[in-house]
Amino acid sequence: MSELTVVKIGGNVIDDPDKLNDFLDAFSNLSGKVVLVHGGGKLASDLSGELGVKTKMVNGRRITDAENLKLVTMVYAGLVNKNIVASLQARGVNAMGMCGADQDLILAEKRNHPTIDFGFVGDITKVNTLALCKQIECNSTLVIAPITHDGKGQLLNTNADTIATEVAAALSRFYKVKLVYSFEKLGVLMDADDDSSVMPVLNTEQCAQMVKDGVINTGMMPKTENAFYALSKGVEEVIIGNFVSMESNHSSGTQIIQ
Ligand SMILES: Nc1ncnc2c1ncn2[C@@H]1O[C@H](COP(=O)(O)OP(=O)(O)O)[C@@H](O)[C@H]1O
Ligand SMILES: CC(=O)N[C@@H](CCC(=O)OP(=O)(O)O)C(=O)O
Repeated sequence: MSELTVVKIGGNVIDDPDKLNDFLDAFSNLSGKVVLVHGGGKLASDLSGELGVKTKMVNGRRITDAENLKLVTMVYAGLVNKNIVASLQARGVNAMGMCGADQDLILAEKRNHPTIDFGFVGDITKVNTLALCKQIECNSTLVIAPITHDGKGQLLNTNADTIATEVAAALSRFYKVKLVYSFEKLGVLMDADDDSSVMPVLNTEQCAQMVKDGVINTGMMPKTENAFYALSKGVEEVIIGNFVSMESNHSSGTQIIQ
């Protein structure tokens, strides 16, 4: 099996031009097959504020009414995705930007929660592995935005960590996949106030205890959940860390183990 790296970048990096440039420099130097999944939640929230569109997050997920759906589609599948693609082209990387509706890449169903109406939030039901592999084997660097569809014409908003997880899991049938959730810190911290307290490895028991103690909270909760799920689905290696520091050998991030 050949090796493939899936990298996910989130809103805090996307929203900072210097951090994004550093990330894209490091990403474009990667050799071998690569897929990039991006979020953009921070930019969407900032724009919502400017436009007077109300935003509410529950369990790390955006309550996505019709107005929010229009906005996140424009931000994720438009502005952010196309900017990243253009920036990669400028670095000599033949990038191809897609969302889940393109080539029926990622099917999802509208979340049906017993007590919370999440609106147009999509839970992934199927990843079109064949379409992904075709693009990868044509040497395109896929850049995937966190917008999915239900196959009946409805676009849906899906968490970008979840997209990266499901894409990495699906590709694990055909490649030895390394999945990196890249964010602004160097890894999972033992002490939120001490950026140097990076855990070299994290297992399920440690994670459960840290969640119980409140040391792992907010955005790190869905990220660690996704990371363990990815391992259970056959992803070879899962890292939560800072991709730029990892590539410049300053850090190895937090390796997720069972
Ligand atoms: N133990 C922890 N270690 C590191 N970060 C943590 C921890 N607990 C909570 N966090 C928070 O999780 C955030 C990362 O999640 P999120 O904001 O969703 O990132 P992104 O949008 O980049 O995916 C960090 O910015 C940090 O504030
Ligand atoms: C359903 C849901 O919550 N979708 C996310 C998708 C973007 C995302 O995940 O962005 P980050 O990776 O930058 O957080 C949202 O709208 O915030």
